[in-house]
Amino acid sequence: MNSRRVRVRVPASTANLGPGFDTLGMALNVYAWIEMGFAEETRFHLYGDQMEGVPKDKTNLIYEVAQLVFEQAGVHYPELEISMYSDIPLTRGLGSSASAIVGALAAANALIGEALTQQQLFELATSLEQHPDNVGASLFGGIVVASWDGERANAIRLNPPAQLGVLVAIPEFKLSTEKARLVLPQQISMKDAVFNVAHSSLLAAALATGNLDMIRHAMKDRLHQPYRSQLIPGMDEILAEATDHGALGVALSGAGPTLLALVDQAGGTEAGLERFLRDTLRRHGIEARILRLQPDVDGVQVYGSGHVKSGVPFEELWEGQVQL
Ligand SMILES: Nc1ncnc2c1ncn2[C@@H]1O[C@H](COP(=O)(O)OP(=O)(O)OP(=O)(O)O)[C@@H](O)[C@H]1O
Ligand SMILES: N[C@@H](CCO)C(=O)O
Repeated sequence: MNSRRVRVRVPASTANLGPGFDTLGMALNVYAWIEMGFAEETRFHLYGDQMEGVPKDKTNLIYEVAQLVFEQAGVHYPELEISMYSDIPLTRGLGSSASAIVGALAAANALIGEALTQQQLFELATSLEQHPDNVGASLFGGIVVASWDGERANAIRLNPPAQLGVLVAIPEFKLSTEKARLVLPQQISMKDAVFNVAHSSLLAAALATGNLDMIRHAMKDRLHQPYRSQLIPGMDEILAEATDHGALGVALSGAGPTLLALVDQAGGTEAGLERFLRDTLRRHGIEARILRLQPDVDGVQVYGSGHVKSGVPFEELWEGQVQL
């Protein structure tokens, strides 16, 4: 039997950066790791708190996505051994499903000698996730400006401005994308459409040129945040006031419930902003974990195709972790 085995590291992501609904994404330095190899019988090894409730049979997203890659490449490998450890919280708006999809695509493609191109992987990932911003960010890293017309996915990757930092407030409750999409209207006014086109373009230009002062004016949305705020107590207050507490801009991360603030790392505002985010959510009865993050610039990384590259401490990742 073919004993090939690969390992990938894939970043979390934030989608809908402000007005860029289904369009602007950014990779974040929180990661999931997947190891995949051919096997005689399919087996899963899932480690860590974030994998709780994830299936350990052939209905697992990672397995299903790998099979799609093999199908598209015209090869047949129905049995796989898959290990996964993740620090990306599930169903919180930090792109856990996109990272699972991108990690599985990259691992399966590496196992079969990179049969599919990056563009093919991006389109496959987008068709599965149905929007390109999370998957584009996890695949390419950095900031991604992306579009999807149901057939072709396009993306341009931007290097994040060097001083750009990120604070996320991750509420203790889960909110699935499915549920958060149900509160969105079927139609919007021309006025709101123009508002978002203008602000999204402005934000992309501000990020591309490193104009941090423009972010507070650009990071405004009328397509999804006003409708989703009913699902997240304290969100309206945070969106209205975070810039008074040192944020460059603030938004709902993906479909929520995580709230994301952009910061200038040279500005020394993070401690005050962290307090503001925690206290505001607490006043609304929500406990939240606050993380100080940075954009990831690497995107998905593949380690060891054919043989396992030394120096990547995969075993250490799940050593001491409870296997679910
Ligand atoms: N490693 C994984 N293996 C299998 N399924 C996963 C894995 N990671 C995520 N999922 C699936 O994705 C679901 C979460 O997707 P969902 O789109 O609701 O939230 P999210 O991706 O964390 O946030 P957002 O898309 O708003 O950024 C989980 O409930 C689970 O079904
Ligand atoms: N753009 C998506 C991101 C979540 O997957 C949404 O907001 O519904």
